[in-house]
Amino acid sequence: MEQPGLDLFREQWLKGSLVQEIFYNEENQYGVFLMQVTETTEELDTDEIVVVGNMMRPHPDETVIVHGEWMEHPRYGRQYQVRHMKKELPRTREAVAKYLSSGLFPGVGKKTAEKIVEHLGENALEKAAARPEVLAEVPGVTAARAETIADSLREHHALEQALVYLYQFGMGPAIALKVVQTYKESTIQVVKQNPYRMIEEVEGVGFRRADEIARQTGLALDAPERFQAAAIFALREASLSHGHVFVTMEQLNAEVDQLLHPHARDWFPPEERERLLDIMAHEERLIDDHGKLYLPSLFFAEHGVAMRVREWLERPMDPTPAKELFQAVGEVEEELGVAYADKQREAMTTAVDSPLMILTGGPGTGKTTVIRGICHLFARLHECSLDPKDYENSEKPYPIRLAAPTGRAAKRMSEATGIPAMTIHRLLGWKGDFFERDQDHPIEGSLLIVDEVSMLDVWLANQLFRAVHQNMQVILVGDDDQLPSVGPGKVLQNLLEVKAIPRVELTEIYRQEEGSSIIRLAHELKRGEMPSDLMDKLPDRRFFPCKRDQAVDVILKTYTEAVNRGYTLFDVQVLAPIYKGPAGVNRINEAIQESINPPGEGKKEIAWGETVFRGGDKVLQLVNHSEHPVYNGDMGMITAIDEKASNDDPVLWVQFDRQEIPYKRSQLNQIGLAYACSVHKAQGSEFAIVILPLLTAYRRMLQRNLIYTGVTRSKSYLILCGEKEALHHGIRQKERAERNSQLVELMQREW
Ligand SMILES: Nc1ncnc2c1ncn2[C@@H]1O[C@H](COP(=O)(O)OP(=O)(O)OP(=O)(O)O)[C@@H](O)[C@H]1O
Repeated sequence: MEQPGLDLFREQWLKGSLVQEIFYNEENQYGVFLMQVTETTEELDTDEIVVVGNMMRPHPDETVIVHGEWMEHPRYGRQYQVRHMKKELPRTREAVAKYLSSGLFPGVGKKTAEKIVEHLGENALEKAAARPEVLAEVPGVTAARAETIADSLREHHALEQALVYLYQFGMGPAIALKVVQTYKESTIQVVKQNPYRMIEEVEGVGFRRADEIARQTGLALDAPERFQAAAIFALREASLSHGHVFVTMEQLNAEVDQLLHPHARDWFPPEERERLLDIMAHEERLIDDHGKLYLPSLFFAEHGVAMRVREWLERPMDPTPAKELFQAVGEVEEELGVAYADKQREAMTTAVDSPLMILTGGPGTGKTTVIRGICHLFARLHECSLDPKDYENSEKPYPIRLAAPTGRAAKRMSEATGIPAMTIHRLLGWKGDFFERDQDHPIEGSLLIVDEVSMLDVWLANQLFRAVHQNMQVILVGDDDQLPSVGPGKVLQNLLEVKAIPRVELTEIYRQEEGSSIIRLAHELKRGEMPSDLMDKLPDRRFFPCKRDQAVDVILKTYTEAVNRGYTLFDVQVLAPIYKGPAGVNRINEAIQESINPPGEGKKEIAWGETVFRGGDKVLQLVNHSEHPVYNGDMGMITAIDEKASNDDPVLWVQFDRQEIPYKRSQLNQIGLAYACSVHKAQGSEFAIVILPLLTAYRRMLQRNLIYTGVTRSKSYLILCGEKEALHHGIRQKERAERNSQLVELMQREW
């Protein structure tokens, strides 16, 4: 049998057309199709085969050649896993006409297509691509139309070629498609000239992959682009993986040396490095602030935050007369039925008289109680109502804005204070790729209170602070002993280092009065002390010793017991420090799902990568949704699945607190199972019962602030399981890796 045009790897192939689309995800180009096979290297007993894999969506009239291998799917049986796909231009007159009128070419209908073939013969496509003017000779085809058809043909051809080009570097189809989507017809040219561009422009391409391609395209090992790419990659890694806002020249050089190993110093001696970094600074790809190297967005964010803070510190404010303040606090105490402690009262009175104040304290010290007090004191002093109804048909905005980084924290804030609260993203009018609120369209209101500020990275802090208008007062609330922000910077910690910023730290624990040993444990762990009653059976806390291999069973047993006792799936949360491995988040999720929500007759499910989502599953939103007010960290339950829905329609619905949100197939990567999640994802949330495995297998991740954050997520009951040594090891890991930032100096710098 004649080999089709492409046989890159002398592998098996099938040729034919993909006659029916069973499933296709636009986002990652993963598809399942029914293929009508016309030729193949294989022995087949049927000519209809199911093919799956990442591929450009073909048209049913196109002939394709797929390369790959057979696999046995546990549920769907024998399928062909596509490694590469190549489209082939049709060759017979009939096929060419059909192809031309298939809808791929704007404005070409059946009649025109037939006329083109009649005129140019079965090689019409090749002829037209090479010389569009021949098309214009066909009656009824204008010169402009001829040009469009030729352009489309060339484009299809170019994309095809580009994919084949990328495959030869061993690039997988999913990434190759992303590259082609980014550079379109210029793919080959871009990749040949400077493969390193992909690092900055295509998500998922790192330095090593780009460098590998550069080697194969023959780019010199000492090419300037190579050093510059390594430098940018090192900068991005430093901020995204290590939380640095800038890197020093020394750090950059060390990172770059590693990336360019083994002869980095010979290829790029110091003066050449300096010259190349200068060029990059000139091109604004980085900012060199006296040897501190920044990604531009981080430089501007850090300066933005510092500038705002300085402005707030310089804003004059007349203090409320002491007598009036004293009286108002007394009235608030009476109104809310709380006798505030001296420190709490100090926090309230400082807050109403400062343009900026920070309120810190561990769990149960009364931060939320004080926030509520501040709102009522503020309303009393400014004679404004806190009833949202009074603002419904009024020009006047609601005076106090409460916000937190996650939906759950915002909800908790609103429940505890009785005042509307929302996520920072919602407050700032997040539109998926930009914020509506900025210095020209600031947040309305007179007082802004932000909770869980330890989660704010320097980018979001800047977005938030710049949207605060001149007369708005700002109160930042947080617990500095918790995990730092996922993104770069250590904003809360830095703000606390600036002594000029008014702050009140609450240290006295109130919830303990209610008999909570969890809070006591949290405070002990915070001081690095091993609790003496760790193994005791306490009314709100247990420790079940177990080894790694037993951990999932112990967790599962505890989880099901809690559910059997009437706790909802949302009351119980497993928190683990890592995703992978035999006791990681993923494995725990699978085990709990299998036990709590197994497959059943009439229960619908849909597979997404390695995860199966089933009706009734508890899921977690992993990123901020671009269309709906659902945010990173929000949890909901799958209410419906329509596995037959087309790509443009929702396949799955999740009920969150306030609303039910539909997800298309391409959006399924935004959610994950949530019976277990990472401690980082649970920041800003609280649960009645937390199950926290502590194993020496997690050693690398176990740190005092991670354990502290995990423990403080539990409101009523804490179940620790695992190895005592793991806890002992973890709480001694205190020093969080340093994060470079100049925020403190910038905030303190004189005008
Ligand atoms: N002055 C007070 N007198 C009596 N009880 C208080 C006082 N302050 C706080 N509490 C009580 O202590 C408990 C914890 O307070 P609150 O929830 O405000 O603390 P928190 O710092 O926000 O804690 P967490 O971050 O754990 O939610 C609540 O039950 C609250 O009613």
